[in-house]
Amino acid sequence: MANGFFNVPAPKNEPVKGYAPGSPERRELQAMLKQLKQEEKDIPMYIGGEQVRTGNLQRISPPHDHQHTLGHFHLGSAEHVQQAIDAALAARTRWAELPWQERAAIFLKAAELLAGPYRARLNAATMLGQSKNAFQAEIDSACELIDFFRFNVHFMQQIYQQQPESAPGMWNRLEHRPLEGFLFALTPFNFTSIAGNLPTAPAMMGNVVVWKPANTQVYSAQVLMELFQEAGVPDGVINLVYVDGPTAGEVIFKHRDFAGIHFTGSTGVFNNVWKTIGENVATYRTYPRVVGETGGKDFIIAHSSANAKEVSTAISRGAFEFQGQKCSAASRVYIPSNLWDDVRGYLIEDLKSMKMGDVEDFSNFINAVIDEKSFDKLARYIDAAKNDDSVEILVGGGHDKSKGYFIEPTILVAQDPQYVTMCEELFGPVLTLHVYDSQQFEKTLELVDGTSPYALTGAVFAKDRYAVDLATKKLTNAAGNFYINDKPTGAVVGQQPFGGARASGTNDKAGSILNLLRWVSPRTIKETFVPPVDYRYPFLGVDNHEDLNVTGKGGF
Ligand SMILES: NC(=O)c1ccc[n+]([C@@H]2O[C@H](COP(=O)([O-])OP(=O)(O)OC[C@H]3O[C@@H](n4cnc5c(N)ncnc54)[C@H](O)[C@@H]3O)[C@@H](O)[C@H]2O)c1
Ligand SMILES: N[C@@H](CCC=O)C(=O)O
Repeated sequence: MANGFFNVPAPKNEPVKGYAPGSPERRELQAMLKQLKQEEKDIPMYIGGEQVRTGNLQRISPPHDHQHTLGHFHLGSAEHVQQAIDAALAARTRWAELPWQERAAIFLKAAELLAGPYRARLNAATMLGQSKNAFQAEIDSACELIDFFRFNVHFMQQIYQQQPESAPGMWNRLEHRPLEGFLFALTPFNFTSIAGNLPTAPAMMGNVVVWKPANTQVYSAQVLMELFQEAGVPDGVINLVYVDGPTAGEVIFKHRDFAGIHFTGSTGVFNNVWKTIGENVATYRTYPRVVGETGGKDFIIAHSSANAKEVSTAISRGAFEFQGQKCSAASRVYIPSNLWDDVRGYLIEDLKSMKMGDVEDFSNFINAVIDEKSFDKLARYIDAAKNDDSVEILVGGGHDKSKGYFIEPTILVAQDPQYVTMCEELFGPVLTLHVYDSQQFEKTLELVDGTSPYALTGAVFAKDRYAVDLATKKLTNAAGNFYINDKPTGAVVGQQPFGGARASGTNDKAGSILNLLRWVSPRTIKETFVPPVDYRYPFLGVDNHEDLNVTGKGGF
């Protein structure tokens, strides 16, 4: 029996630990890195709570040291996707009927486990498996995911609390049902927190999920799965499979009970997913919810009144943290001619001081890019720029994959503001910069708005408030997350709800109430206490209203 209106604890953002030399968190993380490097993990899929091994082993190695083996995962097939759907559907009724406060408790517990005993493990797995430095792992896999759990539980309560008005004689209620079927969480390599949030946000709202991570994130995905299990997510509610994308899509998007997808990844993949869902729409029991946060070509534009040092620091951090592999990373920059000499000098100084290498050396700011495919793509763009007279390589340009997939942080200066790397998402530590005539700020804003199909993040730097206002208006649709005098990365759950429009996605703002609303299907319940017993309106000519016996107030 659970009679009461419960309030979940007020959410607060998890403080970011510093990992200073000699600090306890640094010692714990270093010990964990050492331990994980000595182990060779055997990583199963998780279907209906069972560990599933196929023997089709795929090697996992750190991107910064590709000869080292961290472990192997068991690759599945279409049959495992089908089993995962079956397990999800078998778990559905019991999970959907569990009182919401029990679901909330599970994810609040997950937050506490991650803030405590799981923190070093998940951070270390993210550092080794995805080549993130300690600070980047901390803000992603620990803090952001803890925030997702705590804030989403709070938003869940707000959703359930929203109730309609009731006129006299009746009671109107809104019930937020889970979707009818199963959800598919298709997650990217670059943020462990996103991999954790995409299956748990719908699960929290009472849905059951089949989760397929990127192969390059499986190492930390397994730690997430263990965390979910320890927090009390029941068997079958979240099922983790490792299959290639098209194999998963072939089974999932043809299934009658497919009720929605929670996707983050590239625009190309999402476009395909959307098209396939459209082709199969008549198959489904209910119109599926399609939520996808996708690519970006994020900008920084400085006005002639901006502070050159603030601009260059935002570029150094906004473009190169985690090797530029954030969907939010600045990758095209517009500098006014009057600031160029200063910005240029500061950028060269910053980039030359960035140390690159292994994640175990905490003084390295830059680590490796995720895999050989990404390395080769980035190297191709850099080499093409080297051979193009209209482009100057201001700094960087080196690449080496002998030990790990290392690309030097690189700045290209393009005369042509439509040069290919000003328009396409490269997803690596390569920034392209264009110097514009400082008198042409407004015209350059139009260029910023029209150059790329994406609209994820962007920043303006200016001291002049008229310039800030003009940029904010002119760039209304150019970014879902717009920053004034700040870098365009590092959105915090509960503070800057995250997501973009145009080719950057459906803008359902991860870590906000808007996202959770996508995972429920409301049912309105109207109850009339004393129903009417005569169909006639008063004006139908009956003289004595008493005769009508119009006591019911059931409305129209
Ligand atoms: N907007 C955001 O919030 C956000 C956040 C993080 C990353 N991203 C974007 O994600 C991309 C980087 O991540 P990624 O390289 O893992 O993305 P990706 O699109 O290559 O992969 C995403 C997921 O889709 C799967 N997949 C790939 N091809 C598929 C197919 N044909 N059918 C079905 N599934 C398929 C992958 O295995 C992976 O699980 C970048 O474009 C980045 O901008 C966006
Ligand atoms: N939310 C993160 C980016 C996630 C995409 O990769 C940020 O704001 O930097």
